[in-house]
Amino acid sequence: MTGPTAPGGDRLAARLRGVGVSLGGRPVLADVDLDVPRGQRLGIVGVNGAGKSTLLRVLAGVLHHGSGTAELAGPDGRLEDLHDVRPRERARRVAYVPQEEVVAAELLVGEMVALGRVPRTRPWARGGRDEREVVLAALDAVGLADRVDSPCDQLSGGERRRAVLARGLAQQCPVVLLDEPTNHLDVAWQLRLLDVLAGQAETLVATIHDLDLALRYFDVLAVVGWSGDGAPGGPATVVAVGPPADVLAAGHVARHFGVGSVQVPHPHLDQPHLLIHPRRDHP
Ligand SMILES: Nc1ncnc2c1ncn2[C@@H]1O[C@H](COP(=O)(O)OP(=O)(O)OP(=O)(O)O)[C@@H](O)[C@H]1O
Repeated sequence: MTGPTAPGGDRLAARLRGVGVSLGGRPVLADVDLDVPRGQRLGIVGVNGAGKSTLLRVLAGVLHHGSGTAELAGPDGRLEDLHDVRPRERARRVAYVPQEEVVAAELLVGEMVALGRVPRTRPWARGGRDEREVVLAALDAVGLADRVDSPCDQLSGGERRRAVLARGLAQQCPVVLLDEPTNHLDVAWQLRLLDVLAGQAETLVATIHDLDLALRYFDVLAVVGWSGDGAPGGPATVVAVGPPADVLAAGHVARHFGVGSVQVPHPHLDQPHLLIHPRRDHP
């Protein structure tokens, strides 16, 4: 780990090179290089406001970058410019679930999840048996199959989050981009959902704040932040990419997140954990 590009990336689901983004006239991201390895789980970490959601929106094609190139792999594995891919085709390749979303209260849960099928069905051919099966399977994966006929406004915050994630699963795309998928979820669902997502998406890219979960659930982590001492200043970029245990080494966590940390083995399970504590030089 050190460079901005993941190793061994000849089979890529997506690739960013020299990407810069300005929002509201202010440069937010600059010189972003990132490989999204096909078939892997890539976690994006960084402090509030670093630009993680912005990066995900560029990958999803919902935000136009101002400079650089953003490419997406086609069914034959060839990378092509993200914006040369027609939106309907892009929505068959990439499912994107934003961080917060206002769900139309008047929709039933099943109807909302079925919106994920729109890129895959012909106009006037919606609502068939196949669609219902996919919708029910997606809802089952997030533990909400019994709520398929409930109005969306009768779901709790965490249930609504799981339903929106089910819509992303129902899209059945090879690449799934999730902004803070564990937001609003209780601890059991945080663990279960990441397992479900890891099992269903060929390539998963997710932003996440919980560094302990990030350590355990992803194959590769990318840090969005600032180089040097890590202090915010100017546009952010991808400052590190690599195996989670390397990216979350104590020195990197201190620099990029301003906290102390230690990786310890779980006493009963074969997995590491990240313990976070205040930095001693930052009382
Ligand atoms: N529409 C906008 N107009 C202007 N600035 C924006 C806009 N949206 C986001 N920003 C700014 O862009 C920067 C990156 O925002 P972004 O939401 O990508 O960060 P983030 O890393 O996902 O943060 P968080 O962890 O808080 O979700 C922030 O400084 C934010 O204030």
